Amino acid sequence: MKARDLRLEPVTVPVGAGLPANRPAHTTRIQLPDHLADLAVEALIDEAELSPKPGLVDRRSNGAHTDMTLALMHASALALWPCLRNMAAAAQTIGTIGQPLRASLGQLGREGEAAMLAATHGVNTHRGAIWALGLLVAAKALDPDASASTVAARAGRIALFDDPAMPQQHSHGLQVRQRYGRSGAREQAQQGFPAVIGHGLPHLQRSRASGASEANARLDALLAIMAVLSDTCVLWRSGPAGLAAVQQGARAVLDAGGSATLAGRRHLRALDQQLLQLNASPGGAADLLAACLFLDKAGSL
Ligand SMILES: CC(C)(COP(=O)(O)OP(=O)(O)OC[C@H]1O[C@@H](n2cnc3c(N)ncnc32)[C@H](O[C@H]2O[C@H](COP(=O)(O)OP(=O)(O)OP(=O)(O)O)[C@@H](O)[C@H]2O)[C@@H]1O)[C@@H](O)C(=O)NCCC(=O)NCCS
Ligand SMILES: Nc1ncnc2[nH]cnc12
Repeated sequence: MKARDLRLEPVTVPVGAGLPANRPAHTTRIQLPDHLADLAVEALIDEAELSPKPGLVDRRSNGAHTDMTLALMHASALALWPCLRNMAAAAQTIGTIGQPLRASLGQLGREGEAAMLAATHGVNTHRGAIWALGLLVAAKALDPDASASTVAARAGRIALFDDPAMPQQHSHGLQVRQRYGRSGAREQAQQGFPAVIGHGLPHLQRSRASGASEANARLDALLAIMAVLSDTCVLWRSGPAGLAAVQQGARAVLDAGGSATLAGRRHLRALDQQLLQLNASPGGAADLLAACLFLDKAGSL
């Protein structure tokens, strides 16, 4: 079914996946924006729940964070549902990539950031995720049949437009980009999410195919993203030396066979301890893992 039809017709989404075999699956009619928001929030919760994640909030601990908890990550993810739904709906209504869509996503993104801060009492849990998932749900809503790489490339084209209403920013990302001349969340999106399409998703699929558990496959996807990403959260907290430690440590786990192997697990423990010592948190990579899980879940609808 093409995007044009979906603007008029609700999608029929099977409900019942994961039910016991003796419970008949039935179908219900869910609007596409609702469905995409469901998948995006599910991806955020899956990312938060994945454990153990080096330096990050997970089921074991708050990682390198004093102000975040797993409960806060859940509250933040759930608070973003209306924003993500409205972004997908805006893409359907506007229908094409261009300045009007970018402006609309910018406005909805700022509303989403406000909802996040209200839910977390001012803690920045998901700013990068609002950006990445917002662009991706919009691109997916424009063409629900598109592949993950096409969706990411189209999200990148949306990100290339300027948002005229964007206020002057003094963000951490901007400051470290100026200080160290590295790229950040904006460039990652504008380039079509290379860390996700070229590293996270292929590793997720490769680890699954090699028999790793779903948790290990997701962990390997996170490590593959960490190994290549210029993560401005890490740069802000621990500078280029911290970023080099994150990238080399993640690469060492993968080179040792990945998180499902004993050798990989040893490297992972060492990396976790090193990140805590450096106060380094790969929050940008965590957001991109959520983006990767969203694209994986959305497949072709
Ligand atoms: C264009 C924006 C993305 C703004 O980007 P900019 O880089 O200027 O701003 P930041 O807010 O600093 O960074 C954005 C967040 O993106 C994540 N991130 C970092 N590096 C990358 C990367 N290379 N690729 C992709 N994503 C990346 C990261 O988010 C996560 O970390 C946050 C927590 O960090 P933490 O250090 O713990 O907390 P802080 O409070 O910052 O500091 P301290 O605690 O250390 O004191 C958490 O949010 C994670 O999500 C970066 O933070 C865009 O955001 C923008 O312009 N938005 C405006 C509205 C808009 O257009 N919205 C979207 C429409 S689709
Ligand atoms: N699990 C996590 N821990 C810390 N920061 C994050 N940003 C997004 N997900 C995160």
